[in-house]
Amino acid sequence: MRELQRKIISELCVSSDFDPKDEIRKSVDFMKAYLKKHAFLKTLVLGISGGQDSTLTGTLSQLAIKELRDETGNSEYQFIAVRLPYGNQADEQDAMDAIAFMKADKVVRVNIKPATDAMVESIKENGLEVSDFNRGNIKARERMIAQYGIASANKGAVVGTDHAAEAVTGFYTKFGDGGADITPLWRLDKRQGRAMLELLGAPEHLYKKKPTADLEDNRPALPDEVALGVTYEDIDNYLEGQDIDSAAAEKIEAWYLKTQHKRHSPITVYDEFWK
Ligand SMILES: NC(=O)c1ccc[n+]([C@@H]2O[C@H](COP(=O)([O-])OP(=O)(O)OC[C@H]3O[C@@H](n4cnc5c(N)ncnc54)[C@H](O)[C@@H]3O)[C@@H](O)[C@H]2O)c1
Ligand SMILES: Nc1ncnc2c1ncn2[C@@H]1O[C@H](COP(=O)(O)O)[C@@H](O)[C@H]1O
Ligand SMILES: O=P(O)(O)OP(=O)(O)O
Ligand SMILES: [Mg+2]
Repeated sequence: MRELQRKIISELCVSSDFDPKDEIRKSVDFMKAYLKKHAFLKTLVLGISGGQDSTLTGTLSQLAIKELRDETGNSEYQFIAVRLPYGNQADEQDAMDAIAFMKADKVVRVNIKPATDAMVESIKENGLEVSDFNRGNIKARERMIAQYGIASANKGAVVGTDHAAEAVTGFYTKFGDGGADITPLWRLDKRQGRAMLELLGAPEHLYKKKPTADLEDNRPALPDEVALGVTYEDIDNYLEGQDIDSAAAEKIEAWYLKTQHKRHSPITVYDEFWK
């Protein structure tokens, strides 16, 4: 195994010894324990895009909340699924299928287009260019702002969907979808998440869907694998300690090194990782 590969696997706590049933239980119990320990928190809040990761994370969140309600008799516990389209979303039906599957207690909808467009215009008033890519990241941050607003109004915590196969390449917007309070998928790769959704009985079209951040207007539904230049099959194999094509391994490692700053709190004079 490559030296950096071993370090990454250890840092991201990925295991190739995987049982979907055990991992579902581990994630659900983790969220329950966290909410029990922090008695103020009664709500889990999560954006549902219609993709694999939010379908899985939402299903696990709803399971945790239902078990908490049943075990404590406290009906205040709730899961809020949040729809956050930028105007009209092409795959809206997938998002609604996901919400129906997880049987979310409550659905809140916030159109992020007015806030995103207003922010872009205010920046442009200073004579600055805002590229389509940059606007994509602003969309992701507006989604974060909406979820924190909803959490704050509901004694809530924001759930994040980050997992090892995204974390290794830093394929998320810093303080956008990367901004969350609790990340129950952290440690899992993409195929492990897919296996969990299959075991949970999710509709096949949701866990077989091509992963996309769908942030850019000019390249709608751009597959992550195209943006990254590497497949999730290769990323998963790499994270599970297998030998993969060296060009693919080098690409993964280049993304990992370039995005190190995202996996740390804001850098201080005491940090050494970047040196
Ligand atoms: N496919 C799509 O539709 C799409 C669109 C937008 C973004 N994305 C993906 O989302 C991710 C987010 O993009 P991004 O990483 O360009 O934006 P980001 O906003 O997440 O991170 C970039 C910001 O991080 C900070 N930064 C950069 N290097 C730093 C360093 N070495 N130390 C400290 N801070 C540093 C800067 O503030 C910079 O603006 C990427 O993986 C991108 O490919 C995908
Ligand atoms: N359109 C969306 N509505 C609600 N929530 C969304 C939407 N797009 C993204 N999200 C949230 O962000 C994460 C990350 O998405 P990626 O596809 O990995 O970029 C997603 O899991 C949702 O929670
Ligand atoms: O985060 P999601 O739910 O949008 O899943 P994916 O990353 O597979 O698009
Ligand atoms: Mg997506």
